[in-house]
Amino acid sequence: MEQIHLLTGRNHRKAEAGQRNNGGQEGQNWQKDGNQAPLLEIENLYVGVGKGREIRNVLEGVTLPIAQGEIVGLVGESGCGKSMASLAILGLLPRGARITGGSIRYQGRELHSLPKDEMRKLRGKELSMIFQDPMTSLNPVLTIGEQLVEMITLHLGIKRREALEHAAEMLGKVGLSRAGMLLREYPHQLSGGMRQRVMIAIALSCSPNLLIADEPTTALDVSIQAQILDLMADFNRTDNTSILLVSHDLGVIAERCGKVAVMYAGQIVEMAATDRLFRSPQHPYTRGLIDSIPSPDKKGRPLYSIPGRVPGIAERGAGCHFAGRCPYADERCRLSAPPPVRLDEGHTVRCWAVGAEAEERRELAHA
Ligand SMILES: Nc1ncnc2c1ncn2[C@@H]1O[C@H](COP(=O)(O)OP(=O)(O)OP(=O)(O)O)[C@@H](O)[C@H]1O
Repeated sequence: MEQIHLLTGRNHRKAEAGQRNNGGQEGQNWQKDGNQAPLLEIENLYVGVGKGREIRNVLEGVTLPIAQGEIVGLVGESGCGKSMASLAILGLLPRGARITGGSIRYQGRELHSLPKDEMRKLRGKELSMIFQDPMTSLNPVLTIGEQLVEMITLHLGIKRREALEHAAEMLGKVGLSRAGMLLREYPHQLSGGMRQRVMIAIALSCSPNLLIADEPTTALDVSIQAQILDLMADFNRTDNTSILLVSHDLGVIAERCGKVAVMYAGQIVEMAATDRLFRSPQHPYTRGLIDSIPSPDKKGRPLYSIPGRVPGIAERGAGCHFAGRCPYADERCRLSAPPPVRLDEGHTVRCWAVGAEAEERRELAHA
């Protein structure tokens, strides 16, 4: 858990980083009573698709706080809603999907109701995102230099010549040598790993407060994956950049994040500090994901996989969405949805079998 160790020394750099990123102005708004309020607070967020009575929830009551300088992992199988949550933060939900409830506050400001041009100013400058496949987000007909310079001049308001210097510096920072030549090249001339580095350079060129990395290394081979994750961790350390690391791979999340939110069928079913989540996972889905992580001691044995699949949005019933795959599910689980229960500081779980009430029921049954 090296990352947790890295996180501990970070808060004292917050004020300095806040000044650098916000000119020290806005940073004051979100520090309440001297305590650090989360940089981003997603609260009871609902996202729906469809119209009228046909509207279906893709996200159901997602609550996720992210502090300045924190690396938070968002993990879950494909179709759980991780990308929808990421896109909702940036106001980039696909056509047909919209926020139907809850809030997303950034430095105390409600993002959902922010005028479009205000949101556009924040995106790229203070809130940035990198995607799984850089080819879909890099413009194939513009050189790397043009794409970096466009971002830098737009948000930092500096002249082209200065922006070019900054662009070259950013390429150096993400480990790309011969920056002068690279600036004149097109995305297709680079390898997958280089393109992802360029994406990171673009995303971090304006020193954002929050970087959302949606499966940033899934398309890359293992050695390049580690380099890209190291690179993001470096920025987290040096610039105090908060990171929301989205992945289906709990192994990657375990190594890199201080806190983990486990997502299942549109809900956060468990959230805790990484060491606590791994030491004491409470939700049967979290336990299933942990059991599915390959490790040397499991060598030679078939790797566990949770039976069944994530229900589609039209297949979710009124009860716990995991009930159909859960070995412990009973009638109650199938009929009514468990609310999030706070077990301890920062540890929440949505499961009828967990918490004080469940404990009481068990005691009564054994009495
Ligand atoms: N444009 C859309 N319109 C309607 N439903 C959608 C749309 N995009 C995604 N969905 C549905 O929303 C749910 C969540 O999808 P999402 O892509 O957020 O999951 P994910 O956890 O990010 O999966 P992956 O890891 O495969 O990217 C899925 O049931 C999916 O079918």
